[in-house]
Amino acid sequence: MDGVLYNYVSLLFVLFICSYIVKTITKKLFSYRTGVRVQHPPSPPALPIIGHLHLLVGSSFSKTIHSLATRHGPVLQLYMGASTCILVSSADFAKEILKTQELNFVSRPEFAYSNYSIYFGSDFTFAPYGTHWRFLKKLCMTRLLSTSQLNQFIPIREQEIMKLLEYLISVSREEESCDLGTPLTTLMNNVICRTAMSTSLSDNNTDEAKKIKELVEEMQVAGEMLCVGDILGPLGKFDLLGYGRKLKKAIGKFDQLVENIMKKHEDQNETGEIRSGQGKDLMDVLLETSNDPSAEVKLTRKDVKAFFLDLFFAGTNTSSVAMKWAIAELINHPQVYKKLRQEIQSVVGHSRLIKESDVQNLPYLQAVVKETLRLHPPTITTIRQSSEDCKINGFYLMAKSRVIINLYSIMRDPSNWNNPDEFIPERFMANSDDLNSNLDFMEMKGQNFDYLPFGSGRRACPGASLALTMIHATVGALVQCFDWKVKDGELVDMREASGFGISMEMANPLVCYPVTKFNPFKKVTDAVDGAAGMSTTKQNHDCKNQEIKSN
Ligand code: HEM
Repeated sequence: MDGVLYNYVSLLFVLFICSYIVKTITKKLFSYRTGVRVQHPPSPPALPIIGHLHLLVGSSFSKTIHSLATRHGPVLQLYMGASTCILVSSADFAKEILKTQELNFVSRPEFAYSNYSIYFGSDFTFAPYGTHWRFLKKLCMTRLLSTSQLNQFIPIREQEIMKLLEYLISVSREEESCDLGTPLTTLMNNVICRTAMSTSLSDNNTDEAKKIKELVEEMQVAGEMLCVGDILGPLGKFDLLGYGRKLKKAIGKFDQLVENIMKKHEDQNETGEIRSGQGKDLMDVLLETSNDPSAEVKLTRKDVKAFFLDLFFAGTNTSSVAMKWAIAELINHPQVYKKLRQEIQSVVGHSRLIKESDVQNLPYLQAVVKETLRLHPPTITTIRQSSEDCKINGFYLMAKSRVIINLYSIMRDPSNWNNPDEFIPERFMANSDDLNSNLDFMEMKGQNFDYLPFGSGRRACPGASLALTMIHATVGALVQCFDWKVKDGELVDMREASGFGISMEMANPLVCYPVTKFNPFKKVTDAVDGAAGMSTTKQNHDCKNQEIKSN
């Protein structure tokens, strides 16, 4: 048995070396055949076979690519086993790719992931730039995630934020701590589940949303591992670690679950039964579109389900992670916290909870959110693929080159940002002397290439408005309603998690103690209860000096 295994591993190793050699020779031949000396992007010294893989192993992916960019420059060609990519880390190069040559870079590459997805060919995020993607994008911008559709869901978002506050007030009453990441992920999961298909984690009749959350988490882990497995080139197809099988199984279960929800919607629409909740959800809009004989593209059931999977993948963790980083920074910067609380109180008063419509009058809250997304972009990189041979700023790129745009480094570039590693929301206030003050909302969506938390151009994030609405309202409410303490008076550990996850997670859970300062469930007269009536002994014992000073 051992002998068989040995032969099998040896065969894989030989195949791996062969694919590496073939790749290197092809590249050399190409330069020779074209007869012109082409200038490829520079490349740090590489090791045989593994290329630059050893340089990518570090404390966190963001820090590793940031250090590569700082040491070796804004454009780099990296070899990772059988896979090659171009790492772009400056606003100039990003502009060239995302704007000047946008049409050449408007598609994304295919990963080994797609071999195991029943939704291959139906999904949105990795769809090539073509009729299917264009149709879904238009649908997103005009109906699914449009301002009018989002306005229709204000009550859902308000209810979900109230549920979060209710939970935190009960934690505060018990003088307990909580890992804030968990209720924030539940909040975003509920908002997206209810908006998309009228189901939520706290719906007593169903645990659909809970199952969706678990399945999406499973798929995320398996999907990330399969993307990393691309370094094995053709060997990735052997699914040696079994992540392909895991992914397939989880997608199968997700498909069944969403199919059932879809059938329920169809039955209700047929009988005219009114669902509890507000108006049409995204599933209704998609079913309507798929039944529309005059629609430009005939959406299949598979297309609809694949679209929902993309929403959960792209929308849930990204936003909740951003809220978590914002609160962590605020805990570590009590002066910023105090100033933000004062702004909210002066605009909103002391008798009601902050609303989404207040945000336009809260420039400091907007600055805190912008600064959080700059310093801790939930999506560290975005990936594109060239469709034709091209030159970017003098460097030659072959068709099908994978380009990783290093959003993290671009937003920490010292030539564009003063003290780039520090949390300074004031840089986004009017009259700041920072190089990027006065960034307006449109610029947040990719018109300023120094600041790209949501990417840029046709392929930019279609969920940016929903994400920003939720982050502002939630962070605002958490600051208005609570003081936050951390165990033993320490600062929050701001290290980033290791791994290649879709969202840039914190290395450790954000465990903190909420102390109620404003209770929106109480009558106006006694709503501002501070920590009054609450024994401070336990919190003082555990949290020592880290109290956020409020007025
Ligand atoms: C703070 C939260 C979020 C951040 C930082 C973020 C960031 C991004 C980035 C950087 C991209 C790639 C853009 C590019 O290639 O130029 C992207 C794509 C995408 N995002 Fe978001 N996102 C967030 C929330 C959301 C939400 C709430 C949704 C949906 C409800 C969403 C749906 C998508 C989709 C579907 C894509 C793929 C678009 C395409 O390929 O055409 N995102 N996002």
